[in-house]
Amino acid sequence: MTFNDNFLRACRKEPVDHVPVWYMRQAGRYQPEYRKVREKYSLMEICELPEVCAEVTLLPVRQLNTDAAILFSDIMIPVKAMGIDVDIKGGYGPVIANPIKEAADVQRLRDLDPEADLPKTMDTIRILHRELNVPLIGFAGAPFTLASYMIEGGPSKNYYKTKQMMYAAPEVWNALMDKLGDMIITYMKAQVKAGAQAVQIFDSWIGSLSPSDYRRYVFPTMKKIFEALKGIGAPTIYFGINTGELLSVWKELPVDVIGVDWRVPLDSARARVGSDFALQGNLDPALLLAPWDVIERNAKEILDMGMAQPGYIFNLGHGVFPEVKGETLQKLTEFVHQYSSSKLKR
Ligand SMILES: Cc1c2[nH]c(c1CCC(=O)O)Cc1[nH]c(c(CCC(=O)O)c1C)Cc1[nH]c(c(CCC(=O)O)c1C)Cc1[nH]c(c(C)c1CCC(=O)O)C2
Repeated sequence: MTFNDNFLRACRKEPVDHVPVWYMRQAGRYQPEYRKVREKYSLMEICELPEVCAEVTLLPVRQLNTDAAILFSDIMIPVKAMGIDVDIKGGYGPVIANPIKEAADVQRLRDLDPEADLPKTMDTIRILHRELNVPLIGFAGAPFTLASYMIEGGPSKNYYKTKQMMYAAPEVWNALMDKLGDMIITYMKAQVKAGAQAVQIFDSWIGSLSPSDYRRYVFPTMKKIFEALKGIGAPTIYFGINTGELLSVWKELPVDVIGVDWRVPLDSARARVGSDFALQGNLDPALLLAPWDVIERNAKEILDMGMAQPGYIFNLGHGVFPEVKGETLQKLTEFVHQYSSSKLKR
């Protein structure tokens, strides 16, 4: 089978045959096959079994005909390897037994050696590189989002403890950002070396910061990360939720693709970041539970805006819910492919 590189071409703002599409959380509980695997293994156990992990990664690509695969893993897996005691509770999120409180906790964090610490993840990537006829997206959590779990001890509404460290102990915060930044650079380079062809940095909870706090406490680390990843030969994607006001700062980052949530129309996002970046997004995941005509109307509107310039990847504004039907995603993928290819031919 020929290799479908539409996703990589869109990341580089090159011409495409159709708008490429993939879905955040395309592998997950909405799939009966995934639930079946989960009856036998926990999420962490799946990540330790390369054959099973590769199969779970491949399943949505085959079922939905997406233009990219995303490695099945979790943002907390490398954090565990750094010495943080993490468990991941489905439907809730990561739970940490030994949250970070002070400088000594940060100093204790180990540097990540991906091949030695996460050999099963690397093996999974090597299997997928052989099996896939679409690009594999590797990923990591971004420093702020990872730090929020490591400091709060689990999911949070207000990030009080995280911000407390930022404001009251900036030297501890900066040391944590440095450690996480270095981990992410090392991990992304290793994933690309093993066969990942693009990398996405998930900063899901970054929208809780004001632009000025983002600039002061997070931006330097993000800049360092994307500068270090510039030459690795794989496009980089930066995604977060509630980032409308942060886009004016993000536009200074040397990243290739900006992931947009559903609150910011793609034409506004373009106006805010300029035309240097490819864009990815941004159907409200809640729409996947709406009647088909409503989904189609919204998808069309998004496609018309996205396709106004080269460099556009269709996705959701956040991950697929467990309540969504696989057939809906299948139909949506087909619609995006057909609508965009007919528009491109004209
Ligand atoms: C914040 C975050 C986490 N993990 C991740 C993020 C960033 C993206 C986002 O904002 O969604 C990233 C992630 N987590 C998972 C993937 C790979 C799967 C894929 O995208 O197809 C990816 C890319 C598996 C997972 N990670 C998790 C599941 C679901 C639960 C399970 O199978 O037990 C999956 C498939 C658990 C998890 N892990 C996390 C949470 C908050 C949860 C609970 C939410 C839920 O249950 O839906 C932390």
